[in-house]
Amino acid sequence: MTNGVTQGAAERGWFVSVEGIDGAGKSTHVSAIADALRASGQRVCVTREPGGTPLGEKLRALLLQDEMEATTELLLAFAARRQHLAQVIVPNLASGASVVCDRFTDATYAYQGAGRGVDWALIATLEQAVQSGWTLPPAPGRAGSAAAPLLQPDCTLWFDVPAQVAAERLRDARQPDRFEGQARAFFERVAQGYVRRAGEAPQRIVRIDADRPQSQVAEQVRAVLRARGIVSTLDKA
Ligand SMILES: Nc1ncnc2c1ncn2[C@@H]1O[C@H](COP(=O)(O)OP(=O)(O)O)[C@@H](O)[C@H]1O
Ligand SMILES: Cc1cn([C@H]2C[C@H](O)[C@@H](COP(=O)(O)OP(=O)(O)O)O2)c(=O)[nH]c1=O
Repeated sequence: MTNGVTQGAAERGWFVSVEGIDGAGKSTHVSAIADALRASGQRVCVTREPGGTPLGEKLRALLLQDEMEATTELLLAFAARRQHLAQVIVPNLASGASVVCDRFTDATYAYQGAGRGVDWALIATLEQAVQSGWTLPPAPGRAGSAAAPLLQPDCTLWFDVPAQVAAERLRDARQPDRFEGQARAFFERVAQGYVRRAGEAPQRIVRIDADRPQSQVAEQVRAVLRARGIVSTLDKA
């Protein structure tokens, strides 16, 4: 199936995702990432998974609250993702806006794959089906390159922190949801899932040492965005 995306710019916007175990500090930095892109002249859509659309937010509530079998969890995450791509991510990218997404498919590999034990190959099959079918203009600076068959973030900032540190951060921060209430061993598996994903996609996934004070984490993030050409080196943001 092809959903031709015709509206919009000669170049699409940047697609940046942010990943890591619960408590790694992702959400703390998402708005600063968006501000940095805006400061370099981009229109920015900030969104999240699971969620990002009215249907996706309903699926998010089910995922975070209702007990369910691991493959059901996987299918709901991908159902929300398909709707999110169709309704929000693809139209924004196609119109030239950049998208900053708090979690994307690496979270599915880490949580449902490594955390719950769902077959990695099944996740890859669903990823192929759900993240294809659109023809987008090339990413910024990549004019003339062939359209990627699989729609993926251009850059994934992986906030890497030991599970124990993340648990300490979350202890007083908020009421735990169904994932945040899992035992430490679950998050150690999830963290290993991210290590595996980073090894599988080393060009795309950039490790941020998130076991640092917030200002140092923010500086690492800015350095990656500049090095990748996602924000201008002239910006202080
Ligand atoms: N670098 C950091 N050092 C110490 N605490 C942090 C740091 N980054 C975030 N926090 C705190 O940790 C908690 C979880 O952060 P949050 O951004 O919500 O994590 P996530 O979105 O990855 O689950 C919050 O209370 C936040 O203020
Ligand atoms: C995107 C995604 C998230 N999740 C989980 C990870 C998180 O525990 C949870 C919600 O993500 P998150 O947005 O990090 O929640 P919060 O705002 O409370 O920090 O959903 C999956 O299990 N699979 C997925 O595919």
